[in-house]
Amino acid sequence: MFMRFIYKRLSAMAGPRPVVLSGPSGAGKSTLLKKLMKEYNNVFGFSVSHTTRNPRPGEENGKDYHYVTRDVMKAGIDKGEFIENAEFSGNMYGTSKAAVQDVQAKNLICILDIDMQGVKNIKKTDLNPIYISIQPPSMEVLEKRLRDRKTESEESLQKRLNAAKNEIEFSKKPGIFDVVIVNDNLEDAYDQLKNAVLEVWESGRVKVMSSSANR
Ligand SMILES: Nc1nc2c(ncn2[C@@H]2O[C@H](COP(=O)(O)OP(=O)(O)O)[C@@H](O)[C@H]2O)c(=O)[nH]1
Ligand SMILES: Nc1ncnc2c1ncn2[C@@H]1O[C@H](COP(=O)(O)OP(=O)(O)O)[C@@H](O)[C@H]1O
Repeated sequence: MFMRFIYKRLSAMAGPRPVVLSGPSGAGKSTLLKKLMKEYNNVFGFSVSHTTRNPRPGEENGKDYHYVTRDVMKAGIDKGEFIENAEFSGNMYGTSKAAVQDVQAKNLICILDIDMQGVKNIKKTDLNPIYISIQPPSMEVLEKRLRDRKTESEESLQKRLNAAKNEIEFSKKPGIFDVVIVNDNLEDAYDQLKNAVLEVWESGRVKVMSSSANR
């Protein structure tokens, strides 16, 4: 327990903490993330997850996800290559150790987009990120956005809406998320996200400066 605490302190001092974004499918995580990565591409890096779902039009293998078969994904999990993995809406998703290491090796702040099972599992690791929840203004708005996105079959849409109810409840539990952002107006939500993550960046920079000043 004590060693774990020390390790967490040391990893926190080594640089800014990673950022976890979570929330219902359709809440706007990818939209917000893409805006952030465009504006701050030299600061943040996206942890590219593995998934067994099919790519959507416009998605790129290795950029949005690593698209793999169930057999390949299971083999990777068995070999201990994943920090966490989960089943969501009939598909497997997971964060590989390499996905996070690739970002950290470039000295970028690693951003993970994961579901609530991922949040629960990451909390058991030493990654020590800040946790940000992106929430829709209402279930009605969420359903409309998911339908208008036109990426899901009716079956997949219903699965996502069902999962969304749990994701919304989960975000209300005390002590899970550091920041909860309701994505009603996109620009307002983006400002809130920027404030939260830039604070992480600033805290990392201040730590580096003060540690060299103490030398
Ligand atoms: N646990 C976990 N969840 C993930 C991972 N990658 C994506 N997800 C989550 O899987 C869910 C479905 O993602 P996706 O199929 O891209 O659909 P979308 O969220 O509707 O765009 C979302 O809640 C994501 O946050 C991962 O590596 N691990
Ligand atoms: N604030 C917003 N107002 C209106 N539409 C939005 C807003 N944020 C996101 N959207 C749209 O809602 C849909 C779902 O957003 P997306 O980023 O794909 O969600 P997620 O990654 O959480 O599944 C997309 O079509 C996106 O363009």
